[in-house]
Amino acid sequence: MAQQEKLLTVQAAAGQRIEEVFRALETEAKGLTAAEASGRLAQWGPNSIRSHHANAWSVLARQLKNPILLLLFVTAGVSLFFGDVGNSIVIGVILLLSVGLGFYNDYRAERAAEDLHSRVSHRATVLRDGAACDIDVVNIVVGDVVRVGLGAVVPADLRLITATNLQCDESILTGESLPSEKDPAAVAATDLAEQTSCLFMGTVVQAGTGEGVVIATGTRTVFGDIAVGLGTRQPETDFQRGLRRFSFFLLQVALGLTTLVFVANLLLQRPLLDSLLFSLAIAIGMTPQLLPAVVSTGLAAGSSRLARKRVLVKRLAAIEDLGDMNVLVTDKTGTLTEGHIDFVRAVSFSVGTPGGLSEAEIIRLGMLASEADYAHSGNQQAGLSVLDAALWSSLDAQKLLPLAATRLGLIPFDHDRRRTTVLVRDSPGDGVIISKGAPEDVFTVCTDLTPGQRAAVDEQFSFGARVIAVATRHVSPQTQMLYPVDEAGLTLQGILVFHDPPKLSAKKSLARLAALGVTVKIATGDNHLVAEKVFADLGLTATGTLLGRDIDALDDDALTAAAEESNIFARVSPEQKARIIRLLRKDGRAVGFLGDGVNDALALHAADVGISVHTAVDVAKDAADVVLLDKDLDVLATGVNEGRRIFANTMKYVLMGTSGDFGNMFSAAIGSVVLNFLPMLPGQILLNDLLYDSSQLAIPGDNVDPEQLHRPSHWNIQFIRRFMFAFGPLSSIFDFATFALMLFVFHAGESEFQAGWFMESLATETLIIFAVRTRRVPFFKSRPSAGLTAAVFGIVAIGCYLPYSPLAGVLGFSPVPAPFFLALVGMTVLYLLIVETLKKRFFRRKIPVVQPRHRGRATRVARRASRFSVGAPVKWLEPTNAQK
Ligand SMILES: Nc1ncnc2c1ncn2[C@@H]1O[C@H](COP(=O)(O)OP(=O)(O)OP(=O)(O)O)[C@@H](O)[C@H]1O
Ligand SMILES: [Mg+2]
Repeated sequence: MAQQEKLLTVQAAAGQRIEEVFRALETEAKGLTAAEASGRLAQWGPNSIRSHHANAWSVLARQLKNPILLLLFVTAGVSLFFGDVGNSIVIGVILLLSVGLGFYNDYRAERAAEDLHSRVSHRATVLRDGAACDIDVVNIVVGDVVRVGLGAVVPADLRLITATNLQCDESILTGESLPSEKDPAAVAATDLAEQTSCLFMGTVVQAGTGEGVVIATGTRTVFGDIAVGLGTRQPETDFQRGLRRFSFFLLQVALGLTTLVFVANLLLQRPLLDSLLFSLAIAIGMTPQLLPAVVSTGLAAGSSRLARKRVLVKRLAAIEDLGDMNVLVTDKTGTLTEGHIDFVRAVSFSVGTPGGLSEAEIIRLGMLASEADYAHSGNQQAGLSVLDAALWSSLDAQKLLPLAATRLGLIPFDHDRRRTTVLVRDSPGDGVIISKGAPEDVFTVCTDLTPGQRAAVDEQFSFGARVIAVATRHVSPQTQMLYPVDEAGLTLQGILVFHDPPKLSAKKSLARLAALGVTVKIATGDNHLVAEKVFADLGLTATGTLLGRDIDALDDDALTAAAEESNIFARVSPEQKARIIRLLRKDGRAVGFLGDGVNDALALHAADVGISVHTAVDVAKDAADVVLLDKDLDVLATGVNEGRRIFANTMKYVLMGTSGDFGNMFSAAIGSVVLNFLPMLPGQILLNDLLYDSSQLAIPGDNVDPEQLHRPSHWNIQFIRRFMFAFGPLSSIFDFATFALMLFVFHAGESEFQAGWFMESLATETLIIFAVRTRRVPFFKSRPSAGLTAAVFGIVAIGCYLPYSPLAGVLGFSPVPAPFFLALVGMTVLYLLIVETLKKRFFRRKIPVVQPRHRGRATRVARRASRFSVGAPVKWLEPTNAQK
């Protein structure tokens, strides 16, 4: 996207009065018209900083970026004119096929990522034609008026018009973890952190609400600039980085070796071009071409498998994060409980005393202390919170309708105060303040609480009930307004008891997660006794409870220690949930958070992998990386499983490549020096490599042994290096034995030798997958997938057929006689048996401890940036007045 001139810099906008900003942007407080907005979108382009368009040309360019490959192409071209025409054509054709194979694989993965992205949309509320509507964030234009609330990601750079208690977490831009207070008043400041009258794209609303006018979109925003600076491709995951370093290591070894081979061949006075072709072919054979794409191919296959299991991932890398997860913090309602909340009964603390309230009167007070429309039945009211909806739709409540009362003032529920307070005129000449909410939080505004009342509440909690306290205070009939200071001196009148039974089906899923090595913790806004009861009902042991009111007093170190130990966090506010998650992520733990409420959005952003559900509120779904179509821990366990499966399969690819393939190329190099002919022709080496690569395409679909899924998957380079040094040399020893057998026992000629070794090396390097894919006894104790079995045996069959095929002549093979062939089969079987024995010993040694994960700033920026992504070419203009 062309860097267009900014209409207004953030700094200028921050310092101007809002009217001046409107004038400069040619907009007004009620936003743009739909027509004007689409005009601006066409002119300025979408609000995006990424493109998830799969570009075939760039994928192709990536295949050709390998310098050895290019050198080989050139050498083959030269040899076409000066050397062996047939040979160079064979080389050229096989090289093209290899490139095609790599391209096919890579492009398919990119297409899968594109599909994934185009199914996900992130939305924001803007004013169009004067009305609030939800649009895709990429369609936001300069001059739009945007509304934001708790947990929302700011969708563009904004100059505030109004703000209520607004705070933003700007750590993604400034690194500052404390939220910054926002206010529409103009400020002259050069420093971003001080430009309090502006909100920045990519930051997260930590508290309050606000409305602002868009001053910059896409790459013209502060965040866009940073994100583009960090590169537009997804940053590598730890695993990919590990793979890349490892490939680079192999490449260095290959280059060193090929140079030696080349020099040695020249010293042996072999023809220059032939030696060069041979050395380059060896280098190609040693470097794992499919490696860069193998992770994305695996992830792409995984994402569609997960979609079938009703798990949607928004970014491919999120699957890997799922597999990494070793701590899951979850909310309670709907995950560990059924999520159907029923009103059970009311308890009056004054019943029976003179002038005391009846249970029905407690229910009535509870109904009054809400945002509901008093005249209507509960079933006809949209937007009631679950608890209010349960109360209003209960039979007891229906009898009391309609409520003849007028609400004069309201302090709505929020997750920090955890209560709703109203000022009501109930009968003429009477005024009453009613507070309704979490008992602990209602108690703080009450006087004259008795120990009996507290005990009654705790008793209900310990049954696992949801309890809401109701308190009142009469005020003079003249009182017309309600202020927060009025929430004091109330009298506790009674409690409302609700029931939400534990979800017994969660037991099985919890056991599954435990088997996967995932520790489950609960973070709830509810009381700790309730959480403990649910835990006990589901057969979990509480290892410690941490209460919201104690958390703020703890410093980070103390809280980290407490959070590690406890598995119940009760009465926690949204910020506290997020803080706990952030602290738990230290020490390399990968923390997942599952939640579906507005109060969960901050924690979803803070987690390594935010998980939400299809039915969640928009901000929660928007904040999540993974969306479950059913709120069910079982599908989540499936997701974790899938993430680890992909890792395990990628590992097989690496182990296969480091054992047989590398060893074979090493032997070929040595062979060329000690033999008086080439052990394989360059074209044959490339063909061998192509067949080998093709056999690996089936690995992502392979079965994985359960024990490989028991713990989070981590890249461990030492392990691979050790594996390579154990199995690589073994392969070479066998190759040399095969050489000796063919030369001294069978007195093979050049092309016979080449055909023989071609078959043997292909068989050993591909069949070894059956040994390295499992720690168990292959086939008997661990069955490979049908696809892999077919692919590997198919490739071996093709390899054995080639010397007898019409192509044999072109490829420089001549058929080997039967006894010779049998000896090769024998050698192969013996080799595999020894690998199997060595494997047992290898795996008996303890595998080194996992390395701590590392997710740097680039990863966080990319994750945030992925929501501002378009699939080019840009072809849509939103249907505009999609009124909410
Ligand atoms: N509409 C309401 N009016 C008054 N109090 C409420 C209302 N809704 C919730 N509460 C109180 O606030 C507490 C916290 O609610 P909140 O929705 O934050 O819990 P949560 O963290 O989402 O819980 P869970 O983990 O069960 O999903 C509730 O336990 C209840 O006591
Ligand atoms: Mg909730």
